[in-house]
Amino acid sequence: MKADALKPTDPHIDLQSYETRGALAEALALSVAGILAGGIAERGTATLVVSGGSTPKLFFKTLSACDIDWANVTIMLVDERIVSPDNDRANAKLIADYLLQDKAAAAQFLPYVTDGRDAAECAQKSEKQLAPSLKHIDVTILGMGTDGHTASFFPNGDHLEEALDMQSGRQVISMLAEGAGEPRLTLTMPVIQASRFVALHIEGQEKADVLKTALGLDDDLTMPIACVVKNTPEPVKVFWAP
Ligand SMILES: O=C1O[C@H](COP(=O)(O)O)[C@@H](O)[C@H](O)[C@H]1O
Repeated sequence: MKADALKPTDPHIDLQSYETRGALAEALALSVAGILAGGIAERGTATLVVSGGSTPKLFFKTLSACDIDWANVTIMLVDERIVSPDNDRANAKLIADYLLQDKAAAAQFLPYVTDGRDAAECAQKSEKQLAPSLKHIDVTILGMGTDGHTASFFPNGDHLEEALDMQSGRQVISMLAEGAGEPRLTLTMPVIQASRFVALHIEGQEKADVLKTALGLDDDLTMPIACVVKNTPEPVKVFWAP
């Protein structure tokens, strides 16, 4: 299946397809920088929420070179592993190494709290720390794993239903799941849905196929990316390259 076959199958996505990962990184960085600059012009500050994993590295490097007023940008993560911030598997380390560089070194990064007694306490403390900045999110960039997870909405996760519940009143929740490795912390669905701009960044034919499969399933909890994409008010812009 070609990634373009995603387009006619689902009204919930707006496919932005690029020939190379470099071209995708340039286009995504340009869009994000433009929205952040617009937010700063409107309100004096802007908020960017990004995903971890390996996919965003080139996008982060490209975005970090964009000439916007980074001193007025707050950056947060969609999700995090409960490990120390300097652990190689910490998404916070990825942000430090790839995004808080170059011009973007002036941005403020708000991490999750990962040193609580247990996952529940980390979630509560993180919610308290992040809440004021979650009130207005200009941009959220989601990623997706080949199991169909996005954020830390993992198939069979212990708090999956609560994380997806639009009425839960929660902004940050902990997640334990077989496929997740370490316990995780994640923003919840209502927070993601409240973002002014939500995009999904995926690369490679395998992920295009996973997304198509997820959107075709009857039960959205099997591959939680489907739940997020189908419940976002506007079609989600899917940035894809082979
Ligand atoms: O575990 C995670 O994985 C996904 C996708 O990661 P990738 O390495 O396949 O790009 C990511 O979106 C999520 O934030 C991260 O915690």
